[in-house]
Amino acid sequence: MPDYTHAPEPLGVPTRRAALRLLDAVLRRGESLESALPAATRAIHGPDRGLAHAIAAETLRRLPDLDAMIDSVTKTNLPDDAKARMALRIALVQVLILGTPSHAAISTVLPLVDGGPRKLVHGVFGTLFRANMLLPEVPTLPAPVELRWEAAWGEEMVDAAGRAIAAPPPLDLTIADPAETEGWREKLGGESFMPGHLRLGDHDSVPDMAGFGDGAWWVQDIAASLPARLLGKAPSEGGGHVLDLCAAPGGKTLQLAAAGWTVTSVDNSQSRIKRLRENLYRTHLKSEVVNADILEWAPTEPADAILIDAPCSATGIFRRHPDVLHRVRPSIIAETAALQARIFARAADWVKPGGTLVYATCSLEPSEGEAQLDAFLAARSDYTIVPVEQAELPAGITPTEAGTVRTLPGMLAEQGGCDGFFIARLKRS
Ligand SMILES: C[S@@+](CC[C@H](N)C(=O)[O-])C[C@H]1O[C@@H](n2cnc3c(N)ncnc32)[C@H](O)[C@@H]1O
Repeated sequence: MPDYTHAPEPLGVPTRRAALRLLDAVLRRGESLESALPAATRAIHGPDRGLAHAIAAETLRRLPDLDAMIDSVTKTNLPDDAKARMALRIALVQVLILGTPSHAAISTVLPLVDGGPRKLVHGVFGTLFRANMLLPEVPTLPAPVELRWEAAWGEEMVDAAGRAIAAPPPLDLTIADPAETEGWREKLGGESFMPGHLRLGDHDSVPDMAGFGDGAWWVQDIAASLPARLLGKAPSEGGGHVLDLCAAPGGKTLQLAAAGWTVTSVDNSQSRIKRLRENLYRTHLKSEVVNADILEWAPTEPADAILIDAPCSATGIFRRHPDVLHRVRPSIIAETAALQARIFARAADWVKPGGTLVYATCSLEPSEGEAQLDAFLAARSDYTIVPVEQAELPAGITPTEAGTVRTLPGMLAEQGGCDGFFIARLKRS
């Protein structure tokens, strides 16, 4: 391989700098990839933004294996946050996953270690390239995640999670009118697991797809669509008022409104509320939107039903947001679990007697799901579980013995998997 250590700066370096900034934001500052994106990619445009994001996301999917590869040929391990290690991760992931030619991958990362060990980076990359090193077929999870999930769910789940992180997941759509599912399947292709659901493999950019502009469907993982499905259609007599708590950007609000409920959607994030309003506008669906903190706000009267899609560590959506595997630490899980308990307890007083409460989190941590429910039921004798029936779920996802839903990475694996969710449906006496 030619020596690129003294070559002039090639095109494409700003994109790799942006990828480095994204990785720094996630790994050093604990930011999410999504929130770091605007600042990190300010200097680049169009497809380069997409490439910077892809480089960072793929690096995060494969981080433990990339590091093992680097460590296998260095005499002493490079520090975790050394620029040299970051540059090597970025170069290697491009060659091994994104199909970038090796000369482009190495020449565009060397300027990232300016004033640092360029020769070392070049040497390590060259050694690995000549050895024809490959990444394992099943990616390795970061050790703390592997330990945590193995303790909670066992080895099989860890293996399935590794397989699930190898590539971004397929695209799931929720169809506003479930009766039109077959019609949309004929137009868009794909596979439907239940009325109102469509899963697509290869697809055009979402806004360019038929039906998006008219609001005939929205993007939502099959597991994420289950909490609102468990409330069913609004009762025909007198409609039915549902509070969608923690509602933005509105996937579940749209489902509830489409099912005939009178919806009040509450969320404390202004930017996410803006997206919720855009989604309502596009789909021609209605909800009363409230931008407020649920820990301070209260409804004027109790509701027939409440859906709490509680803020959580979001480890269940690691396939689309691989950053959670690296930045979600036990202290963050404990913090979000404490917030969930407060929201759960407060909202429980807002359900009419005989009304229904659905509690959900997109987390693979029992402390944000099963343990949260146990503590709630121990404190609230006025609530009991309304067991979920198999007929309410797609084949491949079965209710737990307790009558709740726990989706795990191994479920629907042959068809492209699903997000990790915990869902409980309760009735107030
Ligand atoms: C899991 S997300 C909701 C996703 C949404 N239900 C959907 O289907 O599109 C959790 C939401 O909780 C909101 N949130 C967090 N703490 C809150 C609080 N104290 N009061 C109101 N909303 C809160 C966040 O802004 C975030 O939008």
